[in-house]
Amino acid sequence: MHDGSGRILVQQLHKSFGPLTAVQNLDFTVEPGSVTGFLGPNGSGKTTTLRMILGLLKPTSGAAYVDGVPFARLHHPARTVGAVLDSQSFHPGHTARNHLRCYTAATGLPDEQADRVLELVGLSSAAGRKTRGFSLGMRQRLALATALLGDPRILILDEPANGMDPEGIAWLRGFLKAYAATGRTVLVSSHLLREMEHTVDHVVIVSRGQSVYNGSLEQLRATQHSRVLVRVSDPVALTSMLRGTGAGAEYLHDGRLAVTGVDARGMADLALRAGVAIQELQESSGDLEQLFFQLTEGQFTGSDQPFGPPGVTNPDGSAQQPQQWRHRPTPQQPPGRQAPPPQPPPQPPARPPAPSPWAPHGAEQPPPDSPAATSGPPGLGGGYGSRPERPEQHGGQREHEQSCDGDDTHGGEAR
Ligand SMILES: Nc1ncnc2c1ncn2[C@@H]1O[C@H](COP(=O)(O)OP(=O)(O)OP(=O)(O)O)[C@@H](O)[C@H]1O
Repeated sequence: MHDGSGRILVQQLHKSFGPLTAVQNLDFTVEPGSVTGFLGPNGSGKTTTLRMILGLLKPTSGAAYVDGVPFARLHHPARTVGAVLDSQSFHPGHTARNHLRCYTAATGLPDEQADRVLELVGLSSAAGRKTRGFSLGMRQRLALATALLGDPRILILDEPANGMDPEGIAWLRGFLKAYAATGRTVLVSSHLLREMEHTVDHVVIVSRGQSVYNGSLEQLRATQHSRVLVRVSDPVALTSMLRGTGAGAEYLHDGRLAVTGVDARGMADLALRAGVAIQELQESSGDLEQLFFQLTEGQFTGSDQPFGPPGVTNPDGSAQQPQQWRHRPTPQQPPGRQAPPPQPPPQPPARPPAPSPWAPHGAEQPPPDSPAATSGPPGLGGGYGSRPERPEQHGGQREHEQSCDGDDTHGGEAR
């Protein structure tokens, strides 16, 4: 039963491909009204998760719900979810407009909607150009336009900023924020936190298919601000004093101590009580990207701390594992970073969607989705449909795709 929430709910999702576990015990919720970043390094299971949410891949166990139901049970998937999983595969001989008209025809949307979404993504001037000449950034925009065709309540985008130049990324940031500000749901994946840090409000970070952080970006930042770097006359005396206070300390290679769980003033008090002189004290605002690397460290390297703080050592010069900033892979998330416990799909009373600046002209009473649309949202970029579970097939547009109104089958740019 649709709950009208616009929420995405992932519950204990697990996917194995033979011996390979791509996603395990994943729990998170994507709420409407904000942009949620789904972040993790290459191969961490992001696309696999998105495909399971979109009903393109059957979970080994667990479930995903969109608007209160599994994707396959959505009444109007094309109007509920717009998704981009592959932004690079378009029929090279189709113009942007015609690419979109294939989808409007398939989903029963008015043709004019093609031009409307091209305008939304800033591609109006390229509407009549064949996609073979499109840059990476233009392809990303066209894929997004495809996802927007049904004026969906929920947007799911896999690496939408890939290939975009800084101006394009800035535009995308504003676009996604504005979209979410209308009360819609936006889930966007990326392997770069830096790319997304000014776009997302909430983040789910995955490493090796497991969630290692689920919370607001603000909270994640706050953990960075709680570190005090201090150089003292007697580090051993200070660490003894710190024991039992709840603060954590690690030795840095330059002889300083990095202390968590205490601010600069508290640090000064503790040093005084320990009878040590402070030679240097600095509150570290940290680097969010560095924290991201630490949370997801080691996925593809044999090194013990490929992204960790450089050269953490004991005072005697021996190597030491960082105490506070190290992600320990466990089936669960680190303390304080837990996903909320799995909930059954919430069933609040259905409410009508808020009026939307994105609504297509004259589409206040949209016609029911065509049967073709029920196989999936229109907007998986280059191509979308209920595909059988097959490796390597992440949604490419078939080269022999039919032309929808023929404006791009003859003439125009040479192939
Ligand atoms: N259909 C498949 N058959 C076999 N293995 C697969 C399949 N799809 C994904 N995998 C494997 O599952 C793991 C997770 O892949 P996935 O594409 O979900 O990661 P990702 O986080 O999206 O990575 P990227 O950022 O590189 O796209 C990888 O090891 C990948 O090789």
